[in-house]
Amino acid sequence: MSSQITPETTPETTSPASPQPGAQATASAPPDSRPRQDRGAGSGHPVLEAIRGGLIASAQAYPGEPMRDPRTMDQVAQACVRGGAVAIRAQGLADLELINQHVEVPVIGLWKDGHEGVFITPTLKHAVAVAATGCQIVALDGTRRERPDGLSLARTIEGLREAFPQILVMADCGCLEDARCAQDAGADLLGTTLAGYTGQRPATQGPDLELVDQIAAACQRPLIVEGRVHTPDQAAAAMERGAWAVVVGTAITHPTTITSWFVEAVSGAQSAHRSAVGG
Ligand SMILES: CC(=O)N[C@H](C=O)[C@@H](O)[C@H](O)[C@H](O)COP(=O)(O)O
Repeated sequence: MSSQITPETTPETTSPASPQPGAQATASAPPDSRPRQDRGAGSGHPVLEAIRGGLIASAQAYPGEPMRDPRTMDQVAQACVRGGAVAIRAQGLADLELINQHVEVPVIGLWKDGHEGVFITPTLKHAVAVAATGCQIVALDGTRRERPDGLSLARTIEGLREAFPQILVMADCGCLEDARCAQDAGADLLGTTLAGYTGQRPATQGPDLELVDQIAAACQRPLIVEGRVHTPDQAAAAMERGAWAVVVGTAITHPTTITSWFVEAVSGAQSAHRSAVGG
């Protein structure tokens, strides 16, 4: 199976930041020698506990696609929650505002702006705008690349928490060193989202389980495995290797790509049959 990732530009206006009530995030347990699955246990953060061990559905449509409509993504998100998703990951302020009104589970919000370099919630301004839609978790580029506003990841996280003291931050990483640095910068969750998209790691068929092993062994923040998880077996493998939760996007919420997988299989099988019968 091949994945179809279409980076995008989302020309949306930012919303004013307004601090949310609640306690400061206390995301993780200190480093220790317990098995990875036990780390973070007892952190007591309700959002982290709510997503622990679960499947997170990522509902995103790309520019120009038929489903690129906040109402559609909202409906897809609600359908995923009915299926048992413990959280929704979604992008764009309009989508997030709707989804946050209609789902009871935590929402991981991001804002894709551009399609090259740092484009997942690339600046502090983007991060504050995403948080202002009501998301519990803001996902942002967690690589070591320079950010468009020149701020470090640590300063970005700090600035976001000044506006939203209770917000959790998911760092979308591309390799182990990204994850280590993101942890040091104060990220609450580490994601493998950008593995295979930054030149640091190969684009594996399926999730980058080698990277999962590396981060699980070296880092102490909850690890979210994301990127090219296309089958339930792959999602289970990620959990068995120490993931806190698994994000699935394309294989659940992108019918164009899913259809293409089946089309390819059917067409290949038809060719094989024809060859076998000499047709
Ligand atoms: C690299 C990038 O831009 N990833 C984006 C991050 O939000 C989305 O386009 C992906 O769909 C998401 O990561 C889930 O991954 P997959 O669709 O492979 O299950």
